Amino acid sequence: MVRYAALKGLYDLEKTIGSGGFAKVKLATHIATGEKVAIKIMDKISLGDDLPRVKLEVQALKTLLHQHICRLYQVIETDGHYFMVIEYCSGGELFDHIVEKNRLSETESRKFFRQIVSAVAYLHSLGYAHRDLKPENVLLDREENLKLIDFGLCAKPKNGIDSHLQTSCGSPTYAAPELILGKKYLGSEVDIWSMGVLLYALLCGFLPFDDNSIENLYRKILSGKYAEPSWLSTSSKRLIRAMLQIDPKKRITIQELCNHPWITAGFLNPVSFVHKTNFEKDDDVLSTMSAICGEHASDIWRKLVKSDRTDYRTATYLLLLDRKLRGLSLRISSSAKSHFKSEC
Ligand SMILES: Cn1cc(Br)cc1C(=O)Nc1[nH]nc2c1CN(C(=O)N[C@H](CN1CCCC1)c1ccccc1)C21CC1
Repeated sequence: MVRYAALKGLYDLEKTIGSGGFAKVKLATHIATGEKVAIKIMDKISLGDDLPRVKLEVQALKTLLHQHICRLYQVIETDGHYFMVIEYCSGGELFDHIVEKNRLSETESRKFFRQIVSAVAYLHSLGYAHRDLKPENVLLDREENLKLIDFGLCAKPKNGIDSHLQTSCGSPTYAAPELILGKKYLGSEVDIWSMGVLLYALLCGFLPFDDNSIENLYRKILSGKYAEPSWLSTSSKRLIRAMLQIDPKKRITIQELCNHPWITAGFLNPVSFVHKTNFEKDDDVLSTMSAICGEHASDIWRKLVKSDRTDYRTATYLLLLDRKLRGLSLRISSSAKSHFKSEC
């Protein structure tokens, strides 16, 4: 097991749960609380000119607080590496869940899709676009709730979500026609298209546009033609058509999506989200921490709010908050004392 000095005493690294181009993700234990976390380890040298993407992802994840977006707890930077300590989802990828079940029922698809729509509506309301929505970037937690990950490509255009983007990015299979044509596009509109592909994958168990050759794939996407299997209900066919509109101006908007009949069927209300960008003050968690840190809860809270929210103290607060929200006891090991001392 490779030892990283920067994690010593803070996190115990366990197995690797994912490895991509310039990063790998390892399961770890947050020592102070015993909670499982996922640590995304990026080697600065192999990152090369992709370094700005890390800053962009960190900035986005620090801002985004939503129950269906994977939470960032702590960021540790050393000369050679970035460590992003992120919420651990023990249910694996949505992609594997669909493959395992062949395809999902309309009811199960609707439960999952409402969670994705809520996360994306929240994202767009804060001026962000994900731009790489696909089943591999949607994870399941232990309660089978969805969590959005991989914000390395997300964009927050300086003059708001309604200003055009140009960089082509994301995976072509889920990419909107305007994006693969290299046209100027709106992040919000390409996210709607990708969610249409995602919904199709949930309901059908395969992709609307797929081909081994890239130019055939592009041709299929640009044609906007895809199979509508017999098991699709009229309402789901209507919704998918509204999302997979070639002309972005004809595509359903995120607001219309939240209220669409297919989305609200069987539910009392449209999809909504809480516009949260600051975590709430919790006195039980603060008093648990002050017992160890020997500081007043009010001082700990003041430092938490004032800090850049990516230190061990923040990680401990958020992980204790998660434990409380799950109805578990608030425990913290005295070994944390020394690490708080350094930050106190
Ligand atoms: C697959 N799996 C199975 C189990 Br059980 C748990 C998991 C799992 O990945 N859990 C998990 N929890 N939290 C995370 C993960 C994975 N993970 C990820 O961020 N995983 C992504 C996966 N991307 C999908 C397409 C390209 C890469 C990743 C990014 C860079 C390098 C490796 C992996 C986080 C940190 C946010």
